[in-house]
Amino acid sequence: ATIRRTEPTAGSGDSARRFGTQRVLVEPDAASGVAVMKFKNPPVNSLSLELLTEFIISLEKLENDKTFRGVILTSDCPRVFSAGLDLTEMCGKNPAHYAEYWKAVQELWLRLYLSNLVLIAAINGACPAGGCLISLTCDYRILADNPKYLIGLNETLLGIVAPFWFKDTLVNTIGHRASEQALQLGLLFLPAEALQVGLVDQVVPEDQVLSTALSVMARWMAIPDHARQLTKNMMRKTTVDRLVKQRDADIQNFVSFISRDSIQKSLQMYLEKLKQKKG
Ligand SMILES: CCCCCC/C=C/CC(=O)SCCNC(=O)CCNC(=O)[C@H](O)C(C)(C)COP(=O)(O)OP(=O)(O)OC[C@H]1O[C@@H](n2cnc3c(N)ncnc32)[C@H](O)[C@@H]1OP(=O)(O)O
Repeated sequence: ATIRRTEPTAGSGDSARRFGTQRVLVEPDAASGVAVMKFKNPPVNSLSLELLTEFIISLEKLENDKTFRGVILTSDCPRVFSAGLDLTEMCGKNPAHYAEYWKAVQELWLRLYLSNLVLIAAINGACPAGGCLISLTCDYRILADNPKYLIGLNETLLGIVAPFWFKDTLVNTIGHRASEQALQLGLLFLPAEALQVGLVDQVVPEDQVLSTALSVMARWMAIPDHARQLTKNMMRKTTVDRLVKQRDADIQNFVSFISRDSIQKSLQMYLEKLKQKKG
């Protein structure tokens, strides 16, 4: 994926010169040091290998540019933040592909969870599974108050299991008992429920998600970077190290699990159900 610069928006000057890739739009505002990163992989921002790769490239570019201290993650697709991992990447492929794909999923989580940037999720659509995981890696989550925008780690509903580092991220956010129940039942929370359980930090009207994210960002960026970054690292490094210490074993575990006939059948049936839903 190549990083492309696009023309600045009208009357905005350099600080709004956008850049990004085909599936990840980046709207930087150098004046405030905040960039808005929008997933653009219609129709549902499924986390394909391409999107994961472009996401990592764009995030790295922002982290390496000291102009930027905060990034807001949001969706360019209507009604969906992200439908999670791309099921077609986990169905009917070969072990080598599954390994490559899972490595990219691990990489994105590792980069996001320990990012020095202030990361705020402006959740402007449905946020199941891998989409929920991305929002959980952020420092703060704002969800649009729309009953259609469910959020949660629903893997068991597909007959699969969230790996331990998905689980750890949820436990670090909503606690052990709430996570145990949510993961086993594959709960998808309504906005009010997600707020109540602590899965999101704020629920606001749909047209205020981005403006709320910008004002919360200002509050987080008022903290001296070094102190905030060391504190974030103190809070999260143990969780990250658990995966770092066993990345290859985790990949092998994923490949053997996802390759099982029974799992492949579950995923195929789930994909069929999604397609019939439209019928
Ligand atoms: C140790 C082992 C570890 C195993 C792995 C564990 C981790 C897994 C994490 C995951 O993320 S698994 C993916 C789980 N995702 C979901 O369950 C969400 C499924 N999608 C939906 O619920 C809905 O699509 C939506 C997000 C609520 C949006 O609904 P909407 O009605 O707006 O769109 P649809 O008509 O349902 O979908 C449009 C189109 O997109 C296809 N699609 C939807 N989700 C995915 C996906 N995750 N991957 C690939 N494709 C997806 C859907 O099939 C439709 O396709 P069509 O060709 O246009 O019919």
